[in-house]
Amino acid sequence: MKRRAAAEAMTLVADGMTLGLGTGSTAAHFIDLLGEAVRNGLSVKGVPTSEDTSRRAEAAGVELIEPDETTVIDLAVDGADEVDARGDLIKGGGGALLREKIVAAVAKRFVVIADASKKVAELGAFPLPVEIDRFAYGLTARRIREALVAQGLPGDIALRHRPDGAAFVTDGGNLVVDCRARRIHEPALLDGALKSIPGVVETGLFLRMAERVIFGTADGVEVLRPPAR
Ligand SMILES: O=C[C@H](O)[C@H](O)[C@H](O)COP(=O)(O)O
Repeated sequence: MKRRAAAEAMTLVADGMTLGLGTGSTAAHFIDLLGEAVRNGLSVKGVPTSEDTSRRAEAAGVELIEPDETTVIDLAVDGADEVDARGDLIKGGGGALLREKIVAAVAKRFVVIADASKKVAELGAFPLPVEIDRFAYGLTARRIREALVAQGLPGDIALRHRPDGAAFVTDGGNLVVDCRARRIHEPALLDGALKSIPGVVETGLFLRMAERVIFGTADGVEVLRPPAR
């Protein structure tokens, strides 16, 4: 299903484009397919959203550039952890949310690829990642908890750890707090409240950003075009 979604996104790619390359297992399919196309003569440049993606794209033979080497990203393609009916997303399960959001926000078109299991009626069952600065992270985490509770959400948060028990550190050197909000009724309100806390670098709420979401299903693809708001 992930591969099908990635293959459909490939139909949006044209020669000469600069592409934002997302992170995660679904984006990896897109990078692999892009590599195949490059080997068959397609000429594109990629802006990777993580070190993992950079390594994968390099191995696939995709030419990479630094974000500051371009002023235009024609199309960014990335996965998601949850997608609601409006095309709003939770991202950051792999910890790449900050770079992903920077690239998606700059791109002329931001297209999300996902398997159908990522569809939800309301965001929040997937713990919301919030990237925070390391300085005084305990104090920042306390304020994140307070912000959740103030919105009637459970203040159930956890600092993300790696499997070996060490704190998870993003490519940018920050920490990640995962918020088990369960049901986020007002994503924009929550996003604003979290971002107003000094120490919060970015949230995994990608709101009104996706131009379309391509879901890979058991027998094809479904495309969600977010309604105008
Ligand atoms: O930080 C990671 C990214 O936001 C991923 O795009 C997201 O977690 C979805 O990953 P996957 O395609 O592996 O489910």
